Amino acid sequence: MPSPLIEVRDLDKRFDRTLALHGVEATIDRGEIVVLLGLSGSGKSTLLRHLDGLETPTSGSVRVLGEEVPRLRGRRLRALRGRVGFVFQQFELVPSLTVLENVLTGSLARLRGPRLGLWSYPKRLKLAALGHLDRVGLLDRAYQRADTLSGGQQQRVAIARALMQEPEILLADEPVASLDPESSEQVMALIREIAMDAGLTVVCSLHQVDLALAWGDRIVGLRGGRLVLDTPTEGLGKAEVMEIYGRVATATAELEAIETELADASAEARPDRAEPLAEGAGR
Ligand SMILES: Nc1ncnc2c1ncn2[C@@H]1O[C@H](COP(=O)(O)OP(=O)(O)OP(=O)(O)O)[C@@H](O)[C@H]1O
Repeated sequence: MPSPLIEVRDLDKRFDRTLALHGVEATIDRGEIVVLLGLSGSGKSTLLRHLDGLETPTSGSVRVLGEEVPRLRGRRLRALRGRVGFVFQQFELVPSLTVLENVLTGSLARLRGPRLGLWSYPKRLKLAALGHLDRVGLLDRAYQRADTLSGGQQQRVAIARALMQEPEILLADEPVASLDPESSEQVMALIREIAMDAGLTVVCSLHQVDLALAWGDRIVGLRGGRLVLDTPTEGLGKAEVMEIYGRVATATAELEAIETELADASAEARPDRAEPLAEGAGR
């Protein structure tokens, strides 16, 4: 049996006094479209960032494409990142550059030295970039400045930029959080179409249950840094997700309350070794 593309085992991440992820376990196979569903502060971004080596676990294991990510440094880390595209909520385009140049920056990891201006990229990459722009429906905008596009169009440019890497995995961190409902649907539809065509594996964080059900194969639910739901979307209804999510979340809240009580009791008994737990607290 082929090993999973992504394997997270007993992952904990602590930022000072905040336990952002706790005991997270997830296995994702090639070609799956997984939605990380959770409220603000539930740990979605932190989990995604571990998959690309942007965060280091406090404990636990993160294997992506056969590599133990936290152990990678330098060239090997860059090589892994070259195989993993990342799309962000705020698009992260260079506003003053043309759409085409923004897309071309997706190939920088594979080129030596800095590039300035369209002329500095090889013709084959320019053709590839135009092809990706065509794929996301923006070929006619190639020579326009990025900041003249709408939010939905900018996110499509960001997707085309990620495709320049020819990634095997696409990570998307709340890619539609800044978009209106219609653009959100378009962007999610595009991500799904591209993933299906190219056999891409997608891990996409969202907080809207409707979008998760419509565009994901599977929902992984996070709450307070814990995994509280992991289920295929097929045959699932919104009410059912809310019911499962709510029920597990309530059970988790009870467990957390007991743990906090125990921690407080042990802190009182041994004040010198007390270490309060501030799960889900602000940054
Ligand atoms: N660099 C950091 N330093 C300190 N705390 C952090 C840091 N990054 C995240 N956190 C905390 O970890 C918890 C999880 O944050 P995270 O951004 O992963 O949640 P999220 O589900 O992606 O939220 P959102 O949807 O608002 O982006 C939050 O309590 C957050 O404040």
